[in-house]
Amino acid sequence: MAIEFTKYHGLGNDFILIDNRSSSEPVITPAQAIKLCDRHFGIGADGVIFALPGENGTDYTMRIFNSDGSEPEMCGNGIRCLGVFLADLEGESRTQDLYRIQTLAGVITPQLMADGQVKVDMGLPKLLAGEIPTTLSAADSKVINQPLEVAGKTWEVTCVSMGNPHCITFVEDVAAIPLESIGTKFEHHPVFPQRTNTEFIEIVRRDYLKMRVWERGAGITLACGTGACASLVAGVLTEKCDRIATVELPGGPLQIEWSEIDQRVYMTGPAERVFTGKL
Ligand SMILES: N[C@H](CCC[C@H](N)C(=O)O)C(=O)O
Repeated sequence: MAIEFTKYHGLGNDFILIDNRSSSEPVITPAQAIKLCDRHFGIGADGVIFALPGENGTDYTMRIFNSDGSEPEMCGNGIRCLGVFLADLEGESRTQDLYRIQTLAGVITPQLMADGQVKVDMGLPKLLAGEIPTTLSAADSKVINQPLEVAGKTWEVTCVSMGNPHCITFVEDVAAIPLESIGTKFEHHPVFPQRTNTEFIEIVRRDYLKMRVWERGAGITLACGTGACASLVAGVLTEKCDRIATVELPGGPLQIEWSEIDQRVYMTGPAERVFTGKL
């Protein structure tokens, strides 16, 4: 059976999107996703995202396979791409700009803005060690500026979950971090039973952060939406940044806010369609 796909990216974090509205199970297996994400023998992507029928009153359900075949709970750049993909699929029959999407991290709502960007309510960050999950601190305590030994160095890390786990560390110069060699050591560190995404943050100003990321199940990517949200939250927890800031990623900027009113995190950024193909 020929399967159509459309390639999208959010600041260079790129995905194969599949219209999976006809069944409740992904039409591509994790093993097939690994092959399709390969940048030489396949289409090339950081992951595969499925638009499935909604559940519990949501419009649609999103599932995602990382390029290593693992299934994360959420994906920030990916859900912006899904929002644009759904609008493209619905075409003339589209009646809404805001979609309620069921994910493994709860209901997440991307909203298509008039300027073409997508604003997403990313929900409440989870701050307790048991929720990240990590064994770095007691399960019912926060993980703020904790020492972590990686690659022969002691790093100060702050952990935040956006449904998926993030380990954030603040550095003087993100460009100097040897991401290729140490990223995987953070990802597979024994204190992270579900592995972790790792963000290295340089505070340029209290409302401007520079970020590089090693993603769980994907390695170095040009952007990470959940990571940018987690990093802003970590910056506030460590009193290094404001609650509204621009996070500059190698692929471009995201606007992030950790609302003082409802404690939810809001992310605004682009999502671009690249091409459609057939498997
Ligand atoms: N690799 C991530 C999922 C994708 C997250 C990232 N692409 C984003 O934009 O949030 C994980 O396993 O948690």
